[in-house]
Amino acid sequence: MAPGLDDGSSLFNFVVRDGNGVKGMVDLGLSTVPKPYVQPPKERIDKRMATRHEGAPIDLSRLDGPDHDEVVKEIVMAAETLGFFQLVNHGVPVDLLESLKDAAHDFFGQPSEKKAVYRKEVSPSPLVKYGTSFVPEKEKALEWKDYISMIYTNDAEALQQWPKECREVALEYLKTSMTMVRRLLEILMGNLGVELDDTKIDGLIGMKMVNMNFYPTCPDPDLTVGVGRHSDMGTLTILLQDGIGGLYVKVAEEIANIGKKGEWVEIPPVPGALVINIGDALQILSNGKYKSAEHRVRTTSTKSRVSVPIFTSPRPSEKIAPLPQVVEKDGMTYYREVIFGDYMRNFFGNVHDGKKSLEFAQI
Ligand SMILES: O=C(O)CCC(=O)C(=O)O
Ligand SMILES: [Fe+2]
Repeated sequence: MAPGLDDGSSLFNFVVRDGNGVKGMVDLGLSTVPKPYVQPPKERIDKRMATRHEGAPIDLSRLDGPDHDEVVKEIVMAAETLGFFQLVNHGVPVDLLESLKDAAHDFFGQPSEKKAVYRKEVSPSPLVKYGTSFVPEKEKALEWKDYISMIYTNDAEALQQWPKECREVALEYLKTSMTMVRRLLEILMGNLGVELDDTKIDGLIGMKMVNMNFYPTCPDPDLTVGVGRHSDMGTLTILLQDGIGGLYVKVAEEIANIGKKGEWVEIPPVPGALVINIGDALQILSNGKYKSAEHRVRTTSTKSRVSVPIFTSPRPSEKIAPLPQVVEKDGMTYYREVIFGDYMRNFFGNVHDGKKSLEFAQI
């Protein structure tokens, strides 16, 4: 361990308070995992216990041909079971995906002082936040991850306030993804008997945020997690992962050809693909028909990994509840109405703990 960081509190100050991040710690030279990062055995990720999701990614361009209905079925089925699927021919240029991964490496490759200006306590913009782990002040064991979050309000503010190392590509990614997001929502909502118009779309994804995650190399991936078990809070998450791998999803109920209840399956990197997952808000709106997926990320000892999620969700002022069309069919409602801002506060105020976040809206 680097001199001066051998007790937990100076390490915490160095990584979290001073904004050096996990990357700053790893750059000092580590041969073992510092104690604050050692996960309890039940949270560690045993690679040998997981299977790989071998199914072919869904080809979104087939929506425009004779296979339209088949593709719709595949998307609905994935949303109802694993809550995760991969898309190719999604309309986001593949060279943009490459530039995004480069931009993530560029941003995190900067000296700590350059990144630390975006720590939430000092950030020059309310839209931008750099941090590490999820809720470090409350976590028993920290997550091996640094991140930058960029909230979208409009193009001009994004181009002014997001960090210059990544603002252009991140904005282009967000904008070129939206046609795909709209089509996915049309399919998923259409299947529930809900026709979408602009107002309804805005209610579902009025808030958008692009994150860049950086997972530095770890001396012992068996002891740590990149991200602990959690579901995403919003409607749909669009995720770009690089070629390293390590993203795992939990099978909630047995799914033929995918896995048994309780098993973890790896979502393998597919060149040019985007990963889509269902968030809590969509599970609530669909009265539980679509499943927000419990997922987590393993660390790696070979090369640092980056991922770039777009989180879409209702706006904080939005009230969300199971849609009347679904409740009528189901004959009952499994979730209460919540103000999404309250849901968010509860989500960000607690450590990652699987799908516990949904209990906030459970009846
Ligand atoms: O890095 C990944 O593959 C997933 C990250 C994730 O789950 C998140 O940022 O919510
Ligand atoms: Fe996630």
